[in-house]
Amino acid sequence: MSHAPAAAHVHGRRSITGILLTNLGTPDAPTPAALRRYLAEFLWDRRVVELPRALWWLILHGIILRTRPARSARKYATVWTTEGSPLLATGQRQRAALQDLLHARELGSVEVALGMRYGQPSIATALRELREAGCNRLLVLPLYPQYSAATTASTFDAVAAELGRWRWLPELRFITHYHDDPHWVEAVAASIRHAWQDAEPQRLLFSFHGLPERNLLAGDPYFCECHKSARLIAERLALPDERWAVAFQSRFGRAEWLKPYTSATLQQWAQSGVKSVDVICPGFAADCLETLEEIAIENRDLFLASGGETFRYLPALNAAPGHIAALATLVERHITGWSNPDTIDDESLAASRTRALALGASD
Ligand SMILES: C=CC1=C(C)c2cc3[nH]c(cc4nc(cc5[nH]c(cc1n2)c(C)c5CCC(=O)O)C(CCC(=O)O)=C4C)c(C)c3C=C
Ligand SMILES: [Fe+2]
Ligand SMILES: [Fe+2]
Repeated sequence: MSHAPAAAHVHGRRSITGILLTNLGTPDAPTPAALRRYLAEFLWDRRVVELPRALWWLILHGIILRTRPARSARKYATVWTTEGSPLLATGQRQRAALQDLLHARELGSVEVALGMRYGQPSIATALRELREAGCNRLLVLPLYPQYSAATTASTFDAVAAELGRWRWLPELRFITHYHDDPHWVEAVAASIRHAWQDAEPQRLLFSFHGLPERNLLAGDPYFCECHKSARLIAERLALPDERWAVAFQSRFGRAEWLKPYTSATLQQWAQSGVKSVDVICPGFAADCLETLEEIAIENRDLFLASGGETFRYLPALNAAPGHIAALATLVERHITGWSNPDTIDDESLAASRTRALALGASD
């Protein structure tokens, strides 16, 4: 009687892939004390402020941390929710939704954790969570569509600092950007189309978080990636060049930052007779202080006070299904085709260890 060859008996346990979603992080509470802790950690990162340490320490501790915590706390209070900081609450929803969708797509054992670069839950905490879950593969996905050293590379530093303490490293992949990923571009374009079912504004402003101009001159691709994202989104909407522009918000300190500034652009538009604008911030995967307060409150007030009549802030993609689907597709591309096998054969590894010890390896 003929029969098909038996499938080889597979030893060991299945590989488990950990997905580390990260974002910037947020204070624990909208209070001066919590802001002081958060800003002290954030602003001491040499990827964020590239000044000589001794000089910067004096400015940071002598001036900035004496005044900014109270002022920032008042701003955070205007956007704080019953679930806490919007950035963190949305991050938790994004984590859960991505976990569910990856499971539904049957990509094997996948665990998604959320780690924040500053504050809690930290990147170290999230990585340990994935280690506890038995992950032997790790994909890091910083939720920054456009690469910058201040954000993406800083996230890498934090991952490396934690993994630097581990004996047994997972196989590792790190997504550096997705500013031109077609699924992500379409998700942003679709959110604009959706808003425009009701009414189309005269102008659309793509507002991105700023960066010191000298970072661009030093070779940081962030500025170029922001412009490319905006152009690709405008192309999908078939939006003529006169109807959209790119600008940069959230300036910090006295140096020149990337231009044009969002506030100056909106003011100029209003003064030149533009009555209605929509502002979208495609660099922010989740709404946060910089969108909900700076854009949707401060810049709205500025535009209306300068003669504008209709101002709409189009929300970040947050945990919207189109966003999660785009992220899942991005993740899927990265977690198929690992170089280590699909099963971890602890039994076989232990047998080799026993044999080596018997031969006197530890004498
Ligand atoms: C001091 C320099 C700063 C650089 C450089 C910078 C780059 C940068 N930031 C983001 C994204 C976010 N920044 C957020 C808040 C925030 N950013 C800075 C300073 C710099 N950012 C400060 C001091 C703060 C805190 C608020 C304040 O006191 O003004 C946030 C929001 C966090 C939240 O809790 O809601 C995000 C997100 C990017 C993408 C970026 C470079 C490209
Ligand atoms: Fe076996
Ligand atoms: Fe920032």
